[in-house]
Amino acid sequence: MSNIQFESVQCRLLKNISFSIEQGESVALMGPSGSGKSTLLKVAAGLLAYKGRAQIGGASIDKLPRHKAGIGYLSQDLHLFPHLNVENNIRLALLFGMGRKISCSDRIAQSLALARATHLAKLKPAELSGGERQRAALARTIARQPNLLLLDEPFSSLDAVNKKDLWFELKQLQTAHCMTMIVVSHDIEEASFLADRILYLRGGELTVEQASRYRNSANEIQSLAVSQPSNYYI
Ligand SMILES: Nc1ncnc2c1ncn2[C@@H]1O[C@H](COP(=O)(O)OP(=O)(O)OP(=O)(O)O)[C@@H](O)[C@H]1O
Repeated sequence: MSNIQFESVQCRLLKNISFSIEQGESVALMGPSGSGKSTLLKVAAGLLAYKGRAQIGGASIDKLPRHKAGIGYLSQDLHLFPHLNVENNIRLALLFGMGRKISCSDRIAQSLALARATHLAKLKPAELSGGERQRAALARTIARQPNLLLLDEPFSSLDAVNKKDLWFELKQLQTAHCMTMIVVSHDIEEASFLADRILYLRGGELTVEQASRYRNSANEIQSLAVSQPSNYYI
């Protein structure tokens, strides 16, 4: 996948939003409640009609179903099927995304491990806590190994310890697979940890852009994660 470009995007309150993201780059969207962060993510996920253009590597994706463009989206609502256990939620997503029967057991196991959710595999969503549901849904999203990962406040229900562990896992996954990522967050520490660049929205407009504190500093991130007590499970 090449760079991703949004040009003059208008949707609901969003006014002429333009920005581009390089392949493998991670961008955080921040801004006050109601500023349009989730709306912008839904536009990127192809869930809302919009004016303007979205392109990957110069080719329009405006009319392309986003799973065919290698885009994975995790909404705040999670959308886990209540009658399926976690493993089968992931299996279903893989079968739908790949459009054919694939051997998905390895992928399921790997994504569950990355999201620290292996022990949840046989449980149904109603049997999980809010944070466990987030981890299950994250596992389902990364199982499809998307090229562009869109995450809307993915760790909001997690306690500080589990949250920091998952930041580290996600950052490792994203850099190892050169995955492009847009993450909505209200937490400057999370945004700085996960993203190379932070875009601020206010009233549907992009107002400020700043380099993340840890941009291009994998070593610093690693030492930060290692120094956190979060690496020890409680
Ligand atoms: N389905 C909808 N139809 C019309 N307007 C909507 C709809 N969903 C959200 N909005 C409005 O769009 C605006 C932006 O909402 P959005 O969810 O993008 O904000 P946000 O920055 O993600 O907020 P938060 O940080 O609280 O999640 C809000 O004023 C909201 O009321």
